[in-house]
Amino acid sequence: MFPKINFTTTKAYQYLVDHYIDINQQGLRELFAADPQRFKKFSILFEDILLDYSKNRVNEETMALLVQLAKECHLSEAIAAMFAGERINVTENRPVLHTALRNQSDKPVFVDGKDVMPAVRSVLAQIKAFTEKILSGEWKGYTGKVITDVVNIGIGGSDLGPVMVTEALKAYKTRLNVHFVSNVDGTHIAETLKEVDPETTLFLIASKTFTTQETMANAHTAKDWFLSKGAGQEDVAKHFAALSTNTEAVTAFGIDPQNMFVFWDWVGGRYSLWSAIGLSISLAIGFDNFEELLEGAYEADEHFRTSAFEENIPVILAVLGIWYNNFFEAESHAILPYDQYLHRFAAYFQQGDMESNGKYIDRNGERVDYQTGPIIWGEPGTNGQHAFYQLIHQGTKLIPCDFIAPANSLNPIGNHHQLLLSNFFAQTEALMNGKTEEEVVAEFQKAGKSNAEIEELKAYKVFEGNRPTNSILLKKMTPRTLGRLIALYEHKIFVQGVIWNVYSFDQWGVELGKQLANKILPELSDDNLITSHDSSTNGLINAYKSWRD
Ligand SMILES: O=P(O)(O)OC[C@H]1O[C@H](O)[C@H](O)[C@@H](O)[C@@H]1O
Repeated sequence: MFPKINFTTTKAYQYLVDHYIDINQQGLRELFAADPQRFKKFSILFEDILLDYSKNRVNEETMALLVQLAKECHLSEAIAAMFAGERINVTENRPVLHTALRNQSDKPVFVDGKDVMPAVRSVLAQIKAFTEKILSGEWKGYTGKVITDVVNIGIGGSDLGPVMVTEALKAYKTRLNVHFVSNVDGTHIAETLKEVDPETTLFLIASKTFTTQETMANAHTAKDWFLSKGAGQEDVAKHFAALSTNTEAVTAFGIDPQNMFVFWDWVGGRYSLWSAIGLSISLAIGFDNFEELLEGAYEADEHFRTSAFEENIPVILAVLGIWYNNFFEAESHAILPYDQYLHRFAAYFQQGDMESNGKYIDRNGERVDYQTGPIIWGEPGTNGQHAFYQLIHQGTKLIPCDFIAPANSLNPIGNHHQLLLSNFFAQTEALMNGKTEEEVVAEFQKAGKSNAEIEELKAYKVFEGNRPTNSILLKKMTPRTLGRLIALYEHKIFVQGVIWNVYSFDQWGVELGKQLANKILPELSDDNLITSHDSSTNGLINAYKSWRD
C-alpha cells in the first residue's frame, strides 16, 4: 500500500505557499504577454484530445512544484497499487479495478491470486450476444413481437453513467428507444410506462447491491404493471434482465439467472458504466460502439499509467484543481461542455467527483485540516452563458472552469458549429483577459457617450479577468473519444484523492439519510401525531399528514 502523506507537510507544499503569494500578484494577461510559448508549454495532446491549460494562473515553477507535490504524495505507487488490484478501498476491503473492465491487453489482472479477465470477457461476450439477439429481433416478447423499448431501472452509478453516455452518443443510436427510470418519485416510472408497450419492452434492473430502495420499488412497480397487462409470471423471463453483483437477490426477485449480467464488488458504482451496468449502452448504440468506448478508456488508462506527470492529462487536471482548491480557496469547479450531446456530463461527474472526494476523514482516520473535494457543477454552453456566466465573469467567487468542445459537429447545419465554437473560444479569452477601465472608457468615447455617463457606468463594465480555465478540444464525439474523456476525468479524481489522502472509493456519507428514511417510513403509515424527532422534523411530518388526501 502506498504511504499516507498529509500533503500540507510536504516540501512542495511549503514552497507552493510562498510561490502562491507571488503568482497571486500576477495577471494572466501579463503572463501571456511575457511568454509567447505559453500555449506550447502548457498544452497536452493525447490522441484526438487537446488539453490547453495555459489559461491557468501558473508558470513553469508552479507546474514543477505541483508535480513535485504529486511525487511527494507517492502518486506513482498509488497508481501502481490501483492497477495491480491492491485493496486500496480499505474501508470496504476491496480492490478498485474498473480499469480491468476495459483492459484490452493480454495481461492478467489478479484479485486474490485469481485472474479476473476471463470473467470480464465472458460477461462482455454475454452482453454482445444478448445485444445482437435483441437488435436482430431474434429475441421476442411474450406475444411474439420484437423488442422496441428498453427501460433501465437504476439510480446513482447504475443510472448516471448509462444516461450520460447514451445521451452523448445519441448520434449512434440503434433502433431501440432506451428510457431511464431512477427517482423513487412515482412520477418517473408512471410517465415512462405511459410511453411503452408491455409486449415490446425489456426492463433492465440495474443495481450493484440489488437492495437499493428506489430501484427495488421501481422494479416491483414495473413487474406489477407488466403482469397487470395480461402477461403471466412465466413471461417475466422474456422482459426482465438484471445487472448486479447479488445473484441471490436477483433470483429472489424472480429474474431468470440466464438473464443476469454479473459484475463484481471491485467495481465502484460510480465507475461501473464499463461493466454489465453498460448493457443499456450496448443496446442503445450497439455492441461494437460499446467496445470502442471501452477501447478509448483503455487508451486513457495507458496514458495515465505510463506518461510522465508533466505530460499526463489526469495528473495535470488534478494538480491544477488542488492549486485552486487549496491555495486560491476556490469552492467549486464548473464543467462546461460546448456540446449538447454532453448535457449530462457535469451531472455524471457530480457523483463521480463529489461522492469520491467529498470527505473530511483522511486515510489515518483523522479529520483533515485542509479542503478536499470541490463542488462540481455545470451546464452546456452556450446555454450557461445566458444564465450563470455573469457570476463567473464578475462575481466575487473564483470558479475554475473546464470548457469542452468537439472540433466537428455530428449535426453540421449551416454555420451553427462555428457560432458555437466562436463562443467556446471567446469565453475563455474573455475570462482570461477581462476588460480594463481604459478599454471601457475608449469604447464609451467611441460610442459618443458624455463624460458624466462614462463616469457613472464604467465600473460596471470593467472585467477583472484573470479567471482560470482549461480548454479541452476533441476532434469529434465518437464512442472512442468519449471513452477516453471519461477515463481521463475518472483518473483526475483518483489523483486528487491520493493527494488529499482520502479514501476515494467508499461513500459512507450517503448512509445516514437512508437509515433515517427507513425509520421515518413506518411513521407515515398512519395519521398519529409524531413527536419522536426534533420540532422541525415533527412539524413537517405532521403538516404533511394533515394535508395529504
Ligand atoms: O447500484 P446500486 O447498488 O443500486 O447503488 C446505487 C447507488 O446508490 C448508493 O446510495 C451509492 O451512493 C451510489 O454510489 C450507488 O451508485
